Amino acid sequence: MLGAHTSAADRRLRLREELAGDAILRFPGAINPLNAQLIEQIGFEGVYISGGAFSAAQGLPDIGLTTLSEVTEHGRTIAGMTNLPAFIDADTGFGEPMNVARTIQSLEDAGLAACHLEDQVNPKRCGHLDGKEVVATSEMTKRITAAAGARRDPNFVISARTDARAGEGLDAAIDRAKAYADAGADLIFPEAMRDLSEFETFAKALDVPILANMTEFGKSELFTADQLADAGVKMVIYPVTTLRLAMGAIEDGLRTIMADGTQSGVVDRMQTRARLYEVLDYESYNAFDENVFNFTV
Ligand SMILES: C[C@](O)(C(=O)O)[C@H](CC(=O)O)C(=O)O
Ligand SMILES: [Mg+2]
Repeated sequence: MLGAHTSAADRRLRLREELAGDAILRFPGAINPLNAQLIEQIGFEGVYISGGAFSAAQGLPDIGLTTLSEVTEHGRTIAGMTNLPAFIDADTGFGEPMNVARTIQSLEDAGLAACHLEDQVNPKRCGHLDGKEVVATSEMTKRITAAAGARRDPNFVISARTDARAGEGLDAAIDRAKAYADAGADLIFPEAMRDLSEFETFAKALDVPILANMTEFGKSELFTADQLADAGVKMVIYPVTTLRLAMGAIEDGLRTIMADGTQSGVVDRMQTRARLYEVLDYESYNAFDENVFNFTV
């Protein structure tokens, strides 16, 4: 109850240990703290906090319009309500290398365990769209060096994302990733790989672990966690999956009310009140005050 019972430092240590282990780590996107609690209860290794899902939830496209303060506060509310490590999307780092340093400290203070920084220019766009542009390798290594030097907790994981596959090809993307790892990145996020063999080639070429982005309606096929693990991938994110599931269901429900004049036709697809209270661990709040949970649902 009342959120995480582990410290942020413990969650970061746990992520470091798991990254060094054998199993692939599965991080579904959490759109809010309740969602993170469900991800934890179902048994995943961590939660991902998507920039695309966060901007969409604000009614905005994913083009770098959200600010460091907004993203930090969003990350804080989620990271504070789960015992899992929370991995946040820091886009291009919110400015120049010095801003990137401040970004890392801000995210660390908010209890996050990891973040990724990408090598796109501003304004950035979703990594699975055409027409992306990247900054020079030297510009991105400055972002990574600044990030790595700014953290106070050495266990905070810095992931470098390269969006270069689309415009420069696989080999160039691998060269960039190597330079980013040399600059201090702990994990590499090769964006928009075309097939499994590209993940495999990437993983083999690098000494640091790699991450796979299994976003829907993008450039990558949706591989299973086992397929990715066999290709040498260490972590998989399902960044916008929960938002898309929820929005699909919300739209159907709203159209049902509009058509039928009632939501009764979709009630059996809803999370029940009892299930919600179970996820929230409502009952345990009774330990503090027995009048809090003295009813049945
Ligand atoms: C991972 C990602 O950066 C995100 O913001 O979740 C997006 C996901 C998406 O738009 O599908 C991305 O650029 O891949
Ligand atoms: Mg993003």
